[in-house]
Amino acid sequence: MSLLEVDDVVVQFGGVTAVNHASFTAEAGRITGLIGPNGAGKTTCFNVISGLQKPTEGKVRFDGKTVNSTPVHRRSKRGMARTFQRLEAFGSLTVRDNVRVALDIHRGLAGLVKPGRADIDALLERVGIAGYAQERADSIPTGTARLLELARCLAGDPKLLLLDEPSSGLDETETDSFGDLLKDLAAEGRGVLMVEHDMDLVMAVCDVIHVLDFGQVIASGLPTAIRSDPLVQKAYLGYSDVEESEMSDETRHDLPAVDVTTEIPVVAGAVGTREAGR
Ligand SMILES: Nc1ncnc2c1ncn2[C@@H]1O[C@H](COP(=O)(O)OP(=O)(O)OP(=O)(O)O)[C@@H](O)[C@H]1O
Repeated sequence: MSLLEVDDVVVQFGGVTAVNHASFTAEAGRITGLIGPNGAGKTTCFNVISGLQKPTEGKVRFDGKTVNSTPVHRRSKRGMARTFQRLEAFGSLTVRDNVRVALDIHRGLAGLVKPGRADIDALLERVGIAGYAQERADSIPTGTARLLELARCLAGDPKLLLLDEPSSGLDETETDSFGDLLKDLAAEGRGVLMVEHDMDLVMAVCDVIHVLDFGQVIASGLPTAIRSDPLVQKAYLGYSDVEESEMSDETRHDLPAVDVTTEIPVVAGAVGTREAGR
């Protein structure tokens, strides 16, 4: 049984089908990537999984139970934690106090004692932002704020982490450390489901990747298989390797401005470069 099962989910907004019979899973102890071009339906899937969006059809199962009618806070209590593309920390509080509040909330729910300094420090150190502890959350760099979001999620000791573009704003070295942290979190048995535009990171850390396009899962598999999947190349670049050689210069001109000479088109694709993600 998978930790998370998204089963034949459809989401319609009026005439727009944002998610179109999508089915995919995320396993405990694994890092799962959910990728796709802009507007493919990734955030809508996250909203359905976390309970912010009711699916028009289909089911979400988490930890063995269908959670379609489980409200957001109860999903959180059961072990689901989410970061957002838009940053959610309390701007006027320090980084330390933001983590303190998150620990308070989770421990309050569990009926346990107030967090001590050591608990807060441990979380700050874990995500690598201890040096910012006394800064106001609205004054720290975006990448650091994303790590603060992660620390706040970890305060609840979640079984499943839903991370929406977690590396945006991180430089290359920070992204590498972040990848190591994700691997450690998975090694502890947590499931990680990540929407991420940095394909280098996705390919380096994900155990499995699901690719969405126009709300449908067009491919699922290991990073190596996803890289070379013609459907995926087509979704990202507008054509696959095979078709590229057959295209006229005129047609090429209409394609996104990406480096098509590289060996791995998906990695170098329109949503794929580190620079594009920052
Ligand atoms: N509340 C809404 N009302 C109407 N249409 C919506 C709504 N939310 C999303 N959509 C549409 O649903 C589709 C999927 O959007 P979604 O934000 O889930 O895609 P995404 O893959 O997360 O995109 P991005 O990578 O740009 O964040 C898009 O066509 C979007 O315009």
